[in-house]
Amino acid sequence: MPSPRRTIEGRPLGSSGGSSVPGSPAHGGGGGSGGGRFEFQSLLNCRAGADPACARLRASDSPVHRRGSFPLAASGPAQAAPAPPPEDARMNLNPSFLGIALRSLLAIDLWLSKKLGVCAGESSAWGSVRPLMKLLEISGHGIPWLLGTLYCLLRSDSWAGREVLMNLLFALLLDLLLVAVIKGLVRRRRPAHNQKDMFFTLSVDKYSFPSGHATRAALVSRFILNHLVLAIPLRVLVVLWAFVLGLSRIMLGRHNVTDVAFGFFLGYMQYSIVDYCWLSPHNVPVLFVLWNQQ
Ligand SMILES: CC(C)=CCC/C(C)=C/CC/C(C)=C/COP(=O)(O)O
Repeated sequence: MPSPRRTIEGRPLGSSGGSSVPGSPAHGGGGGSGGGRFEFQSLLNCRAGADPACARLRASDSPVHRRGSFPLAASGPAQAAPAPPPEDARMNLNPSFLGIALRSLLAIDLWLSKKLGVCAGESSAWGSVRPLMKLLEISGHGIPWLLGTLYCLLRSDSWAGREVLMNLLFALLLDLLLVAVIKGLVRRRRPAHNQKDMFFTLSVDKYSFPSGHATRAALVSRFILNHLVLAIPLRVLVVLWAFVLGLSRIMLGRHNVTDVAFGFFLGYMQYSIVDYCWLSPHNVPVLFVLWNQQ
């Protein structure tokens, strides 16, 4: 009779079930429905050294394994019942509330992202609107924004305009840097249903967290709303563009929902950094003096 402490979702920890496969939610591969249950079962069925995928899961994903040993998973049915673990080890067998909450969020994220990925391929439910989504993708790409800002900066004939454009350039470069660093650190794979047909990417862009398009959309739209005098309908359009661009990343299957949500948050915060470090002839005169000498 297994102890209730040693069961998750009513299953004894040593019982058999599905195995962990690449592309499953346990591997961040966009598996979809029932992700949380799948991950737990994968954890339970991992035996020491049996499967490298399981080993990775144990090392990185399981709060249980991260903190200590998992004696039940290694013991076979032929062995005698193990001695009760010491008190602190017994506590380690219980996944923390935070661990369960994060896993549940991850499972919902993967499930929802797959459901919303309706333009992920030509044969998808909304495959016919894929060209429109790709047009949106270009509208938030780093290259047109960088080149466009540089061009306007060189053509600008007012100091006020140059100051704003110089700061927009700084904001875009800061965004590229921060997104590249976080993508490189987190290394979350893009959803399995994503088609690898993106226009001009950097090496870190094989990772999906956070969405660079979402950070740029939030950053640029906040920048525009704060530094351009626009009529209300245009202001609404700017916010709509940012929102639809973020949504299109999920519909195209490029990102999970959390990649875009965090991207919006990061882009919003990046604007605060840019605003705080605002470049002007007062705090970085050298930039503007150099310009004056040209
Ligand atoms: C100056 C310089 C290094 C320019 C690089 C611009 C560039 C290639 C940006 C990448 C933009 C991009 C494809 C981001 C990925 O966006 P996600 O929304 O898919 O994360």
